[in-house]
Amino acid sequence: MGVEIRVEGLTKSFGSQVIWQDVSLTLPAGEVSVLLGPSGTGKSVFLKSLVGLLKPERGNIWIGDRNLPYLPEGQLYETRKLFGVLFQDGALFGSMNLFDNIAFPLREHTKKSESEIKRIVMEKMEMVGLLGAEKKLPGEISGGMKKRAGLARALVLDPEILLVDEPDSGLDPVRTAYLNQLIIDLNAQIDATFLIVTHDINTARTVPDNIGLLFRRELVMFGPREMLLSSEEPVVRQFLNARKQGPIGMSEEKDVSELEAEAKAGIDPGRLPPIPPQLLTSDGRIRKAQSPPGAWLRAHGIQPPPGSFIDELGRNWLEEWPRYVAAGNNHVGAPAGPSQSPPPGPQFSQGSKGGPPPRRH
Ligand SMILES: Nc1ncnc2c1ncn2[C@@H]1O[C@H](COP(=O)(O)OP(=O)(O)OP(=O)(O)O)[C@@H](O)[C@H]1O
Repeated sequence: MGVEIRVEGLTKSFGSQVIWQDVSLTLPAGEVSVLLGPSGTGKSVFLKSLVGLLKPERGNIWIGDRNLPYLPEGQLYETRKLFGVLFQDGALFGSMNLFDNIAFPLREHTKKSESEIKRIVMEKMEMVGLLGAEKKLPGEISGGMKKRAGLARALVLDPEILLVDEPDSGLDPVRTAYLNQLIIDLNAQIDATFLIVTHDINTARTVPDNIGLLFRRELVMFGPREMLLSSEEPVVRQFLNARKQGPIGMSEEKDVSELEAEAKAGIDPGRLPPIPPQLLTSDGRIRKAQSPPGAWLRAHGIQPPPGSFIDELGRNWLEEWPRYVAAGNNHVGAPAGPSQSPPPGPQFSQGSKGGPPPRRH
């Protein structure tokens, strides 16, 4: 069941260029988190820092009792084995066929026999729907297949943490939707802690348990998906609404005069669209890590910002969810029977407009 990653006060610069500073967040064990942000805000740098490929100037990255930036080389090498990483282009070796590409980490980092390697590689290729493509070279397959091959390779060492850098890059919306579904299915299957870096809003709105947003060298907000999707914070609303109006400009951020002009003209980023249901696994399995909206905040004693969790119909998911569960409806879409009648107030049903995502209690 994955591991929790606790990031505290992390700061990264290249020379005099501060990429981000004082970033603190906790990636809950076994859950899927998405890190969003305009281009160039340092999402990939964050991902590389998490896995120890880049060294932050300040701060901690706790994985259990190991603080990654301060580990001696040998322990860092061992700790990295907890991670699987899918890089943007799949990072496949062009001269190796898919089987050898996927087998590479096993041959490099383990002493497993070739027959054992074959069993594992075929199992992972089946998980990502690539059986039959073992002999193909990366240059002979589509972008979507490259991503899936990269994913299979990221899985061969059975990672506790899976980092995915821009799964949507170079893919059309249909292929992106398939890949998102595959990521959800894998999360339900292997229970690892997932972090996806992307600027695809649709991915952020439908896939994760948690969302974070990087902007102006800071982590503006990190928390349960519903909290960000109902946030009143201008930069969050602008980004998730894909609007021109708001603090984010052509070159990442607008200057004060532009913002003042917008404020004078009464331009507002507008209300966010309804919160869509979260993706279920394709065979209807429950995502094991899922908890009620807000449970993680409560467990960590964090007060959500005012307005969070209230959808566009005025329903507050934090207040209604416990009553809904108490009435016996422990999963969305199953309200039934007089003793299990849904509570007064908001009615949640899977797929209903603005309803909460399907979650397990
Ligand atoms: N190794 C490096 N040396 C110096 N600068 C770097 C290095 N890696 C990244 N940067 C700089 O860090 C900044 C953030 O880059 P990064 O690729 O993390 O952004 P991003 O948010 O992932 O962008 P995008 O969404 O466009 O992929 C950029 O200005 C980039 O030029």
